[in-house]
Amino acid sequence: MAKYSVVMVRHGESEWNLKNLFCGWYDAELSAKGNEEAKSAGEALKNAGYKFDIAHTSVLTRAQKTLCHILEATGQSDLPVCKTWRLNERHYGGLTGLNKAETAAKYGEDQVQIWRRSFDIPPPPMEEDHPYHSVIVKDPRYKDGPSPAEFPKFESLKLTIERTLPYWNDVIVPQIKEGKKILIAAHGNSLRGIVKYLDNMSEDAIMKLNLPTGIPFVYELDENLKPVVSLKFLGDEETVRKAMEAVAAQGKAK
Ligand SMILES: O=C(O)[C@@H](COP(=O)(O)O)OP(=O)(O)O
Repeated sequence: MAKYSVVMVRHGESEWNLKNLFCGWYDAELSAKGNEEAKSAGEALKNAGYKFDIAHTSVLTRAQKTLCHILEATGQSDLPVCKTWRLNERHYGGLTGLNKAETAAKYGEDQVQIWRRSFDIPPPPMEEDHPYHSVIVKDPRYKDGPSPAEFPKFESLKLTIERTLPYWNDVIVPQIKEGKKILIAAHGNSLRGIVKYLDNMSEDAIMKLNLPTGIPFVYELDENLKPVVSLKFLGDEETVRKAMEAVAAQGKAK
């Protein structure tokens, strides 16, 4: 029997998704299409009758703006919103800013697939001379964390899960157990980490999951927070399938 439900959504298409660039902790804006996707996500939630008590998002603009569009559509612009770097996208290290298709042409599609989807093989580190190093490391949004010692130079999915799950367990789970209706607007890989954990997916199974931009999905959980319903998208099956395939194809050489 489902006792709780949680809604999650990957942000709408960003400018860097549109250009097919590895983005990670770079603070890309939503594209025009991404803004529309976020508004449609809000409409879908409104039409399905969803109302929330608390929302959680990353410290990155693309996730926050997606959340704003959704809350506007559901008539909840004044909802309490918690922002944390722990829901940020995985840090793409030295790949940040590179084109995914060009990287596949240079290093091979198999290598790019390993960098994008392997569980514990991280991308190369972001060194201090990387063009986006200082804009990320010196960004005042990180003044409350992560500390210099824990500030990532790169993250595998495993490392992403290690910093996302404490937030899930220590902040979100107690709110769910209080009966709060939770919405999480985050990123492809921070959400893949939560999905892997909730569904106890193998490292192989999670490799194959590509989350589409701007399509909310629902988890219904029993009293022990075990999924009764997993990854139920608020979108028609064909649209969701095509959107997932398009994300997977971003790592192909042209
Ligand atoms: O960092 C990025 O490039 C994408 C995910 O990329 P892939 O792992 O799908 O290549 O993150 P998001 O757009 O969800 O913030």
